[in-house]
Amino acid sequence: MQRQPLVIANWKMNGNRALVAELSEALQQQQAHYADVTVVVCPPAVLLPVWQAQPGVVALGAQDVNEHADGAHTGEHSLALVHEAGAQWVLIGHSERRQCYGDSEARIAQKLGQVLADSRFTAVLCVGESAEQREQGATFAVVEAQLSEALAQVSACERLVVAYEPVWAIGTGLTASPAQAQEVHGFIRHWLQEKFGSAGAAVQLLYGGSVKADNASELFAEADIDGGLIGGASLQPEQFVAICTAAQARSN
Ligand SMILES: O=C(CO)COP(=O)(O)O
Repeated sequence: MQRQPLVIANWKMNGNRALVAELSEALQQQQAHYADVTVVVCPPAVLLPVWQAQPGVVALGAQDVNEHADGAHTGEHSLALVHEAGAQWVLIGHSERRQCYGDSEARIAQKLGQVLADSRFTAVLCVGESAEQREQGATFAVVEAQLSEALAQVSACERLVVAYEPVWAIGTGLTASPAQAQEVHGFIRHWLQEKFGSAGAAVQLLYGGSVKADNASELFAEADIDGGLIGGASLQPEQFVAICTAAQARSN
């Protein structure tokens, strides 16, 4: 099954206007090298309109969204607000949201349901185990529980992407080996096919966790790694463009 390569930048709480211009220019100049790759940038929400004003070589995403449509939720952003600011993609359930900002499985399921119910958006569900859970041999059980709770009420997967981000690999410089990552991606693929039938074969699966220009190619060579969710390296235009270029090899 041919799936389009996908690379998503998650700037987290980093970047500024100057970096928008710098990364946007680097991506425009090198676009021929990653012509068949979908590239999405998820900046802090206040920078979405700044990205929106750039020539459109990338799609835009929000790093999170509130589960309510509007109302008294100080500091939060609704789906309608991020859409107005240019976002068509939303990350849901990032491990930093789960660990530090109270995103329970129930809340993640609500957020995901809301995004998938809106045909203007694609949702990127993030899953992954901690170092301790991996040491205990619980990786598959943890990932399976995250998938089944988030997707319990979901019956179609056409606008769903799943990102496997082992918590121990995020921002640590420790990357899952291609074989370790593929093992979990294969598990996720199988789970999606059991739940969604043949449509599960078309869901793009991303690996995230210390992806850099020098390890991207070997990760993206694996059967079920359709691209990457990139943190730190997405703040370095040369690195990020090289990662997008590495993903192009999947369509050659
Ligand atoms: O959390 C991540 C992307 O969402 C990965 O971050 P790093 O690439 O900095 O490890």
